[in-house]
Amino acid sequence: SEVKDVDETLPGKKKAREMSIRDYQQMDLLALEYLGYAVQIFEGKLKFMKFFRKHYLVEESALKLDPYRFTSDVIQHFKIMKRFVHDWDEMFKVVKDNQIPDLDKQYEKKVKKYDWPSDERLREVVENYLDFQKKKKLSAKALADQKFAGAKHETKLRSSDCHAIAAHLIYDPKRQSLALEWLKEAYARFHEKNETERYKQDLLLDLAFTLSETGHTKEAVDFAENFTRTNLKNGYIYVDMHKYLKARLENRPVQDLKENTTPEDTTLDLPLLPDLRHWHLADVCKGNARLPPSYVAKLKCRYTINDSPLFVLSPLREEELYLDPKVSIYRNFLTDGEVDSLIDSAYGRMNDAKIRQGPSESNRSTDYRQSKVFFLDGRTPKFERFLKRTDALTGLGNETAEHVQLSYYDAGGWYTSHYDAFPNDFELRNGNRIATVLFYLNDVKVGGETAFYHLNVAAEPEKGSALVWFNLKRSGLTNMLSGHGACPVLYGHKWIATRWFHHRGQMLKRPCTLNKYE
Ligand SMILES: O=C(O)CCC(=O)C(=O)O
Ligand SMILES: [Fe+2]
Repeated sequence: SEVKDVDETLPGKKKAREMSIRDYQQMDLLALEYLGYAVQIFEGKLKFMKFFRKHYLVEESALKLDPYRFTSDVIQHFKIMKRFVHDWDEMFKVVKDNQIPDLDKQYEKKVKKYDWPSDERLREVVENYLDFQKKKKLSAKALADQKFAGAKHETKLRSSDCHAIAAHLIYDPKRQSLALEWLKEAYARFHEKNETERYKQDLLLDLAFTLSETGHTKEAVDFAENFTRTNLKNGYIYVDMHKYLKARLENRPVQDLKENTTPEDTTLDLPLLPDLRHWHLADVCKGNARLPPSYVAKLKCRYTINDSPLFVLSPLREEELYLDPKVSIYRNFLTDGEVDSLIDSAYGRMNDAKIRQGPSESNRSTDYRQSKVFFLDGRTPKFERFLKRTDALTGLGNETAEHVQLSYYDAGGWYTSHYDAFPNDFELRNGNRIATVLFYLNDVKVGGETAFYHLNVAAEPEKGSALVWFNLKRSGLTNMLSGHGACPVLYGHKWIATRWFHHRGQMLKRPCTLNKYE
């Protein structure tokens, strides 16, 4: 349909990524299935190896009791020759061949349609997780042990899980003590028998480094010393580390360590800088950027009938979030019944959109990812009251308004910084998107705010509320301060409905001006 085509030209409407958490879950299940078969195959091999070893050990120990038998017995002679010509050969093949090509091929075929997540994707999710930790004021231990109110999942974090979180923080000077908290959690789980040796060395290295960076130099040196002594295999790394830490402790320049180390040993990979395009949006989401109290003091909360007979009996409760551009939230605008029927009418159809792709289509090409969207043709009696009230809310004419769009976000879902107004408005028959009405259809447990990154305003989702703002100035030009995005959902899900009003036909409702600054 026309609306959908236009929608795809909207900057930022292209989803930041196309794989959803459900795809990853599917990939995880496939990998687990693969592992299950691999375990069966390797167990078969192991059984053969154990049998082989035991069988010939028994023979050899029998021969030990009777040393002359071997040299005098033609049967023994045959057995050992056969063993060399056939059995050992077979046994070595089994031990050395770790390939499972048939299974690999099957697995690769199934997993082909998915994208393997990047480091950058993990970084993003770790940031969400840490934001969740901060907002819920949880210790790393409580999170790692899944011991907090509302925790649903029984599995605790492994040592390397905690380490992976810390790894994102180690080189960030402002967050090294948080890194240390997570590294200590990783170390507390260090002796569990479910991590590789290689991993453990990385953990110890990071722990010593971070202890030193956070001023626990003495502890760090003890740590490195202790570790150097017990790990000769990869000791050279830790010897260097130890030297480095000692140099720091003694306030010596670290350079003199460089002479006797090879560069490979000491190179520490610096993480990529966060994506600059979204950094301020992220700050608003995290509550690091806020409106000054002097501005908040100017904002009002009022009951209003908005010049509409529809609201005479039940006035609207308007809370101003910003004055110019005007951003307001109206609490309890929708009834529970309206919310339910909006979600109900979208629910099945959103799933349809996914299935309709057909078996030959790659899942990747779908647009219904980060958040799933769907335009609702709401012209049914069921939505009449809802639509009328929505139109009256903005005071704008609805002739050129788009159908209501339903969006759904999983935990981790977000929407990149963008403008609702199109950049190429001359192509739009109905004019640009003058105003947006956004309904929150559920309470999001943590996160999921709509953040205006130029305004330092973040509207929190609350079931039944309507958020209203103008994207255009009176001149019809895009108000560059209307840029916004959806903060990641940190816990829970998020349902919203959006209605966009267009510029054409609003001459009487919102007189225009030739002054492009108005
Ligand atoms: O999900 C939100 O809070 C914002 C959604 C949005 O900006 C949009 O759909 O254009
Ligand atoms: Fe938007």
